[in-house]
Amino acid sequence: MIPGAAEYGVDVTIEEADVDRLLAVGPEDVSPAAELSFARNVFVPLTTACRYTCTYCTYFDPPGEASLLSTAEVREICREGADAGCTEALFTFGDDPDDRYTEIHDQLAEWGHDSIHTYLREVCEVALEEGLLPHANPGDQTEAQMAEVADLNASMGVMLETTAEVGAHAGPRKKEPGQRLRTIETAGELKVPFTTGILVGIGDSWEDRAESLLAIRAMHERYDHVQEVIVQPVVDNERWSGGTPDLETMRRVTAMARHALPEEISVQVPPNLAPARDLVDCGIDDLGGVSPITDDHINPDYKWPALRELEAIAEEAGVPLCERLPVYERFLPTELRTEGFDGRVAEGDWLSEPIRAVLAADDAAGQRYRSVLAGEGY
Ligand SMILES: O=c1nc2n(C[C@H](O)[C@H](O)[C@H](O)CO)c3cc(O)ccc3cc-2c(=O)[nH]1
Ligand SMILES: C[C@H]1O[C@@H](n2cnc3c(N)ncnc32)[C@H](O)[C@@H]1O
Ligand code: MET
Ligand code: SF4
Repeated sequence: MIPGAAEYGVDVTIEEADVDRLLAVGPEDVSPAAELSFARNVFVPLTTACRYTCTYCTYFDPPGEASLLSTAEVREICREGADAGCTEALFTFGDDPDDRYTEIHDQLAEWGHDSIHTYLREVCEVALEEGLLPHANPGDQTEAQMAEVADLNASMGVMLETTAEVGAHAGPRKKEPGQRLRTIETAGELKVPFTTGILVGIGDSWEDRAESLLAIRAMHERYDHVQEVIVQPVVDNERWSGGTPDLETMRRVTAMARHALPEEISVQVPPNLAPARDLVDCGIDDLGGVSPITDDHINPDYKWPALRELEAIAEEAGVPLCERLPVYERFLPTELRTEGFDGRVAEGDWLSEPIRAVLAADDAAGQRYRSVLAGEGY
């Protein structure tokens, strides 16, 4: 039983036999992808306040020291990003700051907000005005919180991390697998194209990795909403000295992800944290969001590779490198999908009116989105 699943009303049972089968999978059991994709983004660290204290994370600041970006600051980051050809505003920030963060709540109140989610809605509007498609990862969300912002996001995400209870998530307020899975399920119910993933090396066993991937697959089978799964190695920083998974571990777990997940889900590794060039033959087909402008604020010591390094990885693998949008093509309405698209289309309406409108608009941003879709991205 996955910890917290019953408490959060998540009904997933992972069969031991499925776990055992997946444990037998290695790089020799998967085929390399036919192309490698990436998105151009700016990273917008809306607040460094966080209700949790994951022991591997240097991102959060303690109460009394946390910061909150103003709409003017968000606009500036987005404008620079749009000027540099980005298509995505990645809003990734501390998980729903609790009441200990009086400085954050006071500032939000002054700006007319009683939660980070209503404020997120306002800054998503700013991003759209500046010509970027929002992809928000605010951590765990209730249905009401996600519904507050869903129609202004092209896609959203949260890392499952792992289905196991691990020491790295200890403490009085902690990430719980059941609540993460509940968030992933809520995205399915609300028809939000979704990114999730596993964090490897935080005390997770091989069985836990297999179970985590199978739990993501189970959610996707129910809602068809998962667009990509990130296989992310934990990396050392000022708060975490537990080490990073070795190459053999990354190769095996990446192959397990590729094998466990249906073809329409991309398998992504972040090229600043993982040895991407040695994982192409294990089935990765995406290099995630990379930024020509901003740091990876979660792991600021790990610099984004330049575009030419991504090109070198693709060239070495003998596959084309393609720019993509933060929402994958199978979720787009027919009129926006490219003629040659041969993947499995996700049935139903996945994009709100505001997002469809910016994708179809005749302004510079709309033209840029459509040129990325047409494969003329770069
Ligand atoms: O720059 C980063 N981007 C992260 N991304 C963004 C990702 O690279 C792109 O935004 C997506 O591929 C959408 O285009 C995440 C997105 C999620 O929804 C969930 C988790 C992550 C994790 C990271 C991350 O640690 N660093
Ligand atoms: C946005 C995502 O960043 C990841 N994250 C947080 N800290 C680290 C670290 N030290 N190494 C790698 N990934 C990390 C978590 O998986 C979170 O969900
Ligand atoms: N705090 C959120 C989470 O861990 C967002 C990513 S970490 C900054 O899910
Ligand atoms: S990983 Fe996210 S939830 Fe965990 S402490 Fe960092 S900001 Fe908070």
